[in-house]
Amino acid sequence: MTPTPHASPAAVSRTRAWLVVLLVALSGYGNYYCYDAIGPVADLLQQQRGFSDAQIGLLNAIYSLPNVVLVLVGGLLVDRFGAAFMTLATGLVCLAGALFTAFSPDFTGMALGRLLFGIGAETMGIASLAAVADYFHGPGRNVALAMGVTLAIGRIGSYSADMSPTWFATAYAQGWQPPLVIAAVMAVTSCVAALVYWGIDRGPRRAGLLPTSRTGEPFVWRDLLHFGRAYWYLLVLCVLWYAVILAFRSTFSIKYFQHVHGLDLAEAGEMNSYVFLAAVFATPAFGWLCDRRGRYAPFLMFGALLLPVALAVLALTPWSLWIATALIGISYSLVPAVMWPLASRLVAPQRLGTAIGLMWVVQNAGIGGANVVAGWLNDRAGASATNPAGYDAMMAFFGAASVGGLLCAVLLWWTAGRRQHELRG
Ligand SMILES: N[C@@H](Cc1c[nH]cn1)C(=O)NCC(=O)O
Repeated sequence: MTPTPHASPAAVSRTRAWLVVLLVALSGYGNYYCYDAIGPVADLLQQQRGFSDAQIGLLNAIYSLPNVVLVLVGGLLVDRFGAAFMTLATGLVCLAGALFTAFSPDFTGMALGRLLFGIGAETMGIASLAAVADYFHGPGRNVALAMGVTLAIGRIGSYSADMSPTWFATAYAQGWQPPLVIAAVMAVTSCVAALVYWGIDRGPRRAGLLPTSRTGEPFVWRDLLHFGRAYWYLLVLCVLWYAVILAFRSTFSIKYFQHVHGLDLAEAGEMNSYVFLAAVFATPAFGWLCDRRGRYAPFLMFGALLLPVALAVLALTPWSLWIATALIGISYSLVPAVMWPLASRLVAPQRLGTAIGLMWVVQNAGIGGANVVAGWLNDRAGASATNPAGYDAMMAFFGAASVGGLLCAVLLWWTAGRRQHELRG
């Protein structure tokens, strides 16, 4: 690892560092709220604007599509122009996207809005992690706790969007548009937080206390391949773990709980939401634990192990759904709490944006691919409430991918994550 000469976040006061976390997390709150704002208005969009299921699906799919390429560019820009500038710039792109989505007269305009929002939002996610790494890298700086808090406040944004029909019932009673205007207001909040962060970051950055960006250095494509072996294990784990957890939890789990385990829609949705709610509290707690013990890879390995175990419990045993839900909840909290701090330890600070960008390019492709493959397997086997065995192929596919992820976590631990590696760094 080659830290910037003179960069020493330890010289930045803890209060300022935690203020940065708070501001970055607030911008993440707005970002995740807007991301999840389509689900609650889906029914209203169908009733009032006549959108089909495919159109509703496209409003979310179009978020990921450009990021199969563009989030890498975003990561490079974060390294080049710095996390603070890029959080603000992407916040403004997200706001433009949210406004387009809320005020467009037709579907095409809304889809363009979601496209713009996706382009800004994923790069903002990278800028947020890079911002926290800037202020917390180095021994005893609690990087995992700080990243855990940032992710947790983002998860509250998603939870708030899910709860918005209850919290903003009057807006929902007026139709599809007011809830999307509220989402745009959340995007304004993101921009204000990003602006304040940009303002307070200028002092320590100019004083050389933070890693400097790489402005002026020419971009060399070959640089992309020059990460160590442990980074590549982390990348494959990231792709497989997020592909399984998001394709299962965000797309198919509710339907699976209904058809295979006999829950009604409300019960299935509630069961699924506990995973999410648990992550709000458990992600920072696990981050704190990792920082305190100074160990990351063993926790990552344990989190990666719980996913195939949970899937096996769901698919192969008659045990209570609570057991699998708790196991998925722990995995969903533990893996992100460790993965991003570990990434910040495995690569040089000035290349963190590029490193995460590359991970998220493949991750976006993996999430999209896993959704398509799982849907195809279910259709092919005729999975339904009357044919619950039709879900077996999907569960086997998710199980195999999650075992692949576990294998990468073991290799990562073996290569760079044992006691003598981690306590040294
Ligand atoms: N690239 C994002 C994808 C994501 C996951 N959940 C919502 N969006 C990512 O990996 N973010 C880190 C995270 O754990 O939220």
